[in-house]
Amino acid sequence: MTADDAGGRTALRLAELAERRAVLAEQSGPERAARQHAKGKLTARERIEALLDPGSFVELDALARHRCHDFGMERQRPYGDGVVTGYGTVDGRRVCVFAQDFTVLGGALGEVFGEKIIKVMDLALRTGVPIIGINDSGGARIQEGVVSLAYYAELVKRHVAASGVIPQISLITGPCAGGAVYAPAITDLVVMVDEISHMFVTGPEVLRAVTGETVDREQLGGARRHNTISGAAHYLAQDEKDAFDYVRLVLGHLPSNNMSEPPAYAARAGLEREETTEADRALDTLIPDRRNQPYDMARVVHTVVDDGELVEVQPLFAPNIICGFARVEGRSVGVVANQPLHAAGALDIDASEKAARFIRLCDAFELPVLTFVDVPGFLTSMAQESGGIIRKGAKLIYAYCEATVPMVTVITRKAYGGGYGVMGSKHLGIDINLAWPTAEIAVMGGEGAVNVIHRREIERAEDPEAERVRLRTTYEETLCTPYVAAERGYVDAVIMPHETRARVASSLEALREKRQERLPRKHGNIPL
Ligand SMILES: CCCC(=O)SCCNC(=O)CCNC(=O)[C@H](O)C(C)(C)COP(=O)(O)OP(=O)(O)OC[C@H]1O[C@@H](n2cnc3c(N)ncnc32)[C@H](O)[C@@H]1OP(=O)(O)O
Repeated sequence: MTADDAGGRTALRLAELAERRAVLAEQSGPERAARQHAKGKLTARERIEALLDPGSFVELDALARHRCHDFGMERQRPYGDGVVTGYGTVDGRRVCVFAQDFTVLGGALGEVFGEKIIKVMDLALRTGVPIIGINDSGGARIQEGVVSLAYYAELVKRHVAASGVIPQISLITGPCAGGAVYAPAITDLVVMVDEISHMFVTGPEVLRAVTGETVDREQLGGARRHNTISGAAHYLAQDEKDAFDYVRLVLGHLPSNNMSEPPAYAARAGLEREETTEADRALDTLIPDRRNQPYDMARVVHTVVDDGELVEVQPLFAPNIICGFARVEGRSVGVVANQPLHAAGALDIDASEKAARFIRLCDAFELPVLTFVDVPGFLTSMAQESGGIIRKGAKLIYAYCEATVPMVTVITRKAYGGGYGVMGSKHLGIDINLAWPTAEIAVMGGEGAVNVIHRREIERAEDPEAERVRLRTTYEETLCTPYVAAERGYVDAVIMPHETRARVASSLEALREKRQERLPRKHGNIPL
């Protein structure tokens, strides 16, 4: 063989790679991309481009192809096998990503497709970076049978192994049906896009055949339903761009893994901690004189956190509790707050589960938990009792008790009964508990209390109504205050509302080096 021969061969080999790359670039074709665009959807590659920093994406396994020879599949072996995987950066921080490509074999998962996702997930886990999965798929690749099913199981096993080690975020940007729904369901956050995302265990046709119920895809498993009713999703994006913006915001609050820290920023320039702003001062008049009059707890949250910015998680689900990421003097925290504007801020099944899962997310990734309390107690109803408020409410208690991150609680108004104990009380292990002078920390409100403890006196009184009012006033003045709890150290300080921002910031600063170890065990047994 001559040197020229060798050179020719090299040139041919380079040309072959260029040709394979050209086939890869063409195979989805403008026609298939147009079909995707017509549905209001981007293609897998467009999605990755839109999500990651420009030019940062490095693709892996672009030339992988399936090995299936059944049902004519040997004549159809597209490069990449219907999923684009690789790594890149978001705001300069490394992430791994996979995007199912509906334009190739319907984005259906077969052996090679599964291998590619597992490989990039393993890379994310080994290198300690978040994994972002973009789901748009017909589900298990029918032609590959049980092998496809096996890879779904392999996938969920990876998601469980990665849970609490690296952030895992799922975007649903098309269909996600059958057992395929459980992979995103295990991840930390699920983002769905209005009118183009669907998740269901069985589709409308199967449902109709089995139960006779007639519903469409949107009603059964649309983005709005999962964001408002089922709680399977954490954010309802208006379009794909909105979904990517949300993912970037959330990632900005999370560390790359459970051993690192989230990005920290300088405290807001031009605002001294001890300075009292107009917004701080407005908190002094926020609590209405009438006990049962609602007010917007979001105003408290926005006043305390940097720039009033809260990235809410599940804003449309269980709105009686607010959960979200924010920063206090440049450092990320998780905020949990009763919202008196909805169901008087009472705890119900959905609110308990929403907050419990969020607190566990914060604890896993070392984000301090900042709780604002105005809770009249657990919601009373037959539906709640038989729906499992005991078991599901217990999740919230468990989450607070289990958490070892810095925790600060502020009671603004009611902290009644079981709600007091559950909502970040001192007794669960919260580090610093603050209360406003308007706090009412008691077993129950005056109206209910006098009916229980003074029923007979009221019945015997000459003027029962006047007696009821007298006894209620005495009860409220004696027990519906923060001072009984303060005397016992159940709250560390009673503060003026306008002092809240400064006290929260100094509390979190004091707790920054908190270290709390638990006794070794395999794992606890949270009431799931
Ligand atoms: C543990 C996991 C278990 C599971 O995943 S069980 C669920 C199995 N999957 C399903 O039952 C869904 C089957 N697919 C569908 O119902 C529909 O394709 C779907 C997802 C609603 C989308 O409908 P359309 O938007 O109208 O698109 P389409 O039907 O024309 O499909 C586009 C191309 O994708 C193909 N495709 C979709 N789902 C597939 C699958 N599971 N296995 C293999 N190929 C699949 C479909 O044949 C079509 O191919 P082509 O473009 O005509 O060559």
